[in-house]
Amino acid sequence: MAKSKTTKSKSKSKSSLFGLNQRQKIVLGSFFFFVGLALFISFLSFIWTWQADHSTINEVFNRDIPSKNLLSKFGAYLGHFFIYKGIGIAAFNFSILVMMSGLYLFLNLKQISLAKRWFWGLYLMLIISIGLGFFASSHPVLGGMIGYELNDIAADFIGKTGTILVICFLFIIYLVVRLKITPKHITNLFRSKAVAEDLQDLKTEPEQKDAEELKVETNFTEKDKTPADQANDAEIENAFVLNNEDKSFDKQENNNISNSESDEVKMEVETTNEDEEVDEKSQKIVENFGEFDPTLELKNFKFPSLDLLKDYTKGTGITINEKELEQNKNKIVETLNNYKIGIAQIKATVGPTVTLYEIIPDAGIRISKIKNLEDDIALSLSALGIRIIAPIPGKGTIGIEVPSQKPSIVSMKSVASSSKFQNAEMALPIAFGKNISNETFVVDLAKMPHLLMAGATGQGKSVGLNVILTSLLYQKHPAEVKFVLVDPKKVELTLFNKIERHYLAKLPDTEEAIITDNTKVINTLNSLCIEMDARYELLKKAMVRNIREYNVKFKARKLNPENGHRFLPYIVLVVDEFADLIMTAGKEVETPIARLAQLARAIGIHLIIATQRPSVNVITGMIKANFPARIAFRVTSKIDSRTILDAGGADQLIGRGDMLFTQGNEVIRLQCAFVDTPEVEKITDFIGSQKAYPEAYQLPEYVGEESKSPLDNSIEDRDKLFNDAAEVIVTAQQGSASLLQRKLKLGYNRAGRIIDQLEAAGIVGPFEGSKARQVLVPDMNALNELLKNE
Ligand SMILES: Nc1ncnc2c1ncn2[C@@H]1O[C@H](COP(=O)(O)OP(=O)(O)OP(=O)(O)O)[C@@H](O)[C@H]1O
Repeated sequence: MAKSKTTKSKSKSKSSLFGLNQRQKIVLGSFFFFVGLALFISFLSFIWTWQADHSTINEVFNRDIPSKNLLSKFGAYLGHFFIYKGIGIAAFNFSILVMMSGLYLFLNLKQISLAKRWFWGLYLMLIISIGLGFFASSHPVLGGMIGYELNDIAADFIGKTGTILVICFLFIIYLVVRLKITPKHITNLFRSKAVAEDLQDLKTEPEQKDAEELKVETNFTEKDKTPADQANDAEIENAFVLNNEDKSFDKQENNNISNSESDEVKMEVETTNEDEEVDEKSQKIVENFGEFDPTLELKNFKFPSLDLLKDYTKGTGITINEKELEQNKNKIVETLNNYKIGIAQIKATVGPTVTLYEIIPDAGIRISKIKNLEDDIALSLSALGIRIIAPIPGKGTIGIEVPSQKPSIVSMKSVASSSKFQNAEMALPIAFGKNISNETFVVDLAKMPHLLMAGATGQGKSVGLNVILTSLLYQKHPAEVKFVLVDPKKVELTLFNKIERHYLAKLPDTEEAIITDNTKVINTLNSLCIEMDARYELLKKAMVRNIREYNVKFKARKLNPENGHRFLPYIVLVVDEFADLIMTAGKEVETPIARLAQLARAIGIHLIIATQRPSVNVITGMIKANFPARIAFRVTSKIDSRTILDAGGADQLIGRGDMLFTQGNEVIRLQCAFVDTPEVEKITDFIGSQKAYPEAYQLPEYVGEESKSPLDNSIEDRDKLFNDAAEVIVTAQQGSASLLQRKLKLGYNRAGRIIDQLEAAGIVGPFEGSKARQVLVPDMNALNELLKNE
């Protein structure tokens, strides 16, 4: 399986033909190129020599009979086969296609566009062959035998007229679909030509006439002129002016006409041209360079192999304890009988930690009656964690889940190696664990689109978070997903520090990517909101509805990076202890989280929030409403279960990764996969040891709330480093708090305060969201002047 993963990672990074490596491609490419060239030369030579070689063509192996073809017998035979017996001179196209295939392989270009070229190349060959077979049937070399025969057959069935119609139709298909030539193109072409000619005429006409009139004028001199002449002159002059005006009017009119004509036309031409140009441009770039590959910067990145994970089941899988099954069955039947509930049928499904007994009660028994016996059945089975599902949705049976005496661990290895996970075509696939029927349960985080996770301490939350992160590490390249990790407990997620420059995102100028400080969480959440707004803006510009469409368009090189477009990785925000955050920061955290949860699904930001205390003041209505997907590990009370799932049941779980998952409607019982810290460490070590990006993914800068507080303009209260800070800002002409943090080695809050004071002093402009503030003082002289005059 490990192998399959590595091959998968390889195939992800390369679009390889039958798995050929670069060298093999060059050799094969050269081979095809020369074969194509040989064919071309043979065909060319065949045109002149075929008559001479024709009578001896069957004597290929007779060395005494020479051949006139440049490639001798071989060439003559190929020419005979492809041109005479085949498709006529259209065979040249074949040799060109073979050469081109060689070049594609040699230069390692995308094979998809090659396939397209072949398709249309063969299509064109067919049309040419049939066309020439029809119009030049007396020259067999032109249309070839195939062209001739096809025409013959066509003539028999649809007659000559029908054949012409078919040829024309096939030709039009080629023009429209392949060459994208439409009648509109042609009329536009003629019109623009006509307009150009008109303009040219207009340009040359007045020049010629002016010259003629000048000639006339020079024949008269002022002296010779009588008053009548002068009057005449004036007339002539007027006429001349008028003439000129006329002409200029004409010209204007002509221009107007041509303009209005071309306006109409141009508008159409321009829009169609522009669109097609962009399309054609992007198509050309894609043809030449292939699609944009976001993984290119880390193209040698290797996904971790599954060997890094431990196999807790040691290949044995779950063991079925027949005795236990029988005992439980008897107890269930007995207990129900005690309450006069007869059972028509009973069936057991053995899961990794829980066995599901499905019963069909006798006719006329009320379901609620069984449901009410939950505690009694639990008592009689003397087992924790009995859950009764009455009825099982979509099945018409009643389920009683009974924990096994010897639960088996579901290893991360077993779920990660399952074909369900390996072949998952999901944006953010997560292999959570196994369901009651022992099937691997894989879901797409992108579809959830946010996840709320709760469970009392020690019931498997942290393991669950690790399972989610590990799943993504096994499936997604660092270019495709970034994590923002919030870990107030400071210990749970530290291991992921090693992959900071691969997979983590952080605020600019912060040291640690994993956020352990609650005040920084607020900035990060707000920064994510800014990122969200920026991404929405990009989506709007690209005229797409979600990140998937956006990235597809970007990969197809239809979005220009010069216009701010970039490949957008998914961002997964993980908050390990949400209760702690809400307690300390309250609304400041709740508002951006709710905003992200409401809006971020389309732009690829997904939240995972875990808490030990699923009480209503932590999981507020606003949070709950925006987190349809929820996971409950074992909780201590029914109320907690209701808070998290809107249903009971989580209080009856057995712990150690036993969990309930809901995505809005059905509640599914799952055994969470188990991944231990050493395993996660191995994976992060493996990834961390590989080439990384120069830095972690940068989130947009967010300047804290304090910048919005009333400006403090008193000079005495200014920071000691106020003047130094002003100097730094004015010299760099960049009003950012992070610049001060770096240059003056200040903490975030102090730098923010100084920026406020600089704003109050009129040195920098007001807060502008993600952008740096404007610096209002142009140079040091102006600054000194300003400070002196204060
Ligand atoms: N899926 C699982 N399969 C088997 N055992 C598990 C599983 N998940 C957790 N456990 C066991 O439960 C213990 C506690 O798990 P975990 O640390 O995830 O709990 P937690 O809910 O995060 O606790 P806390 O909130 O105190 O950090 C683990 O050390 C492990 O022994």
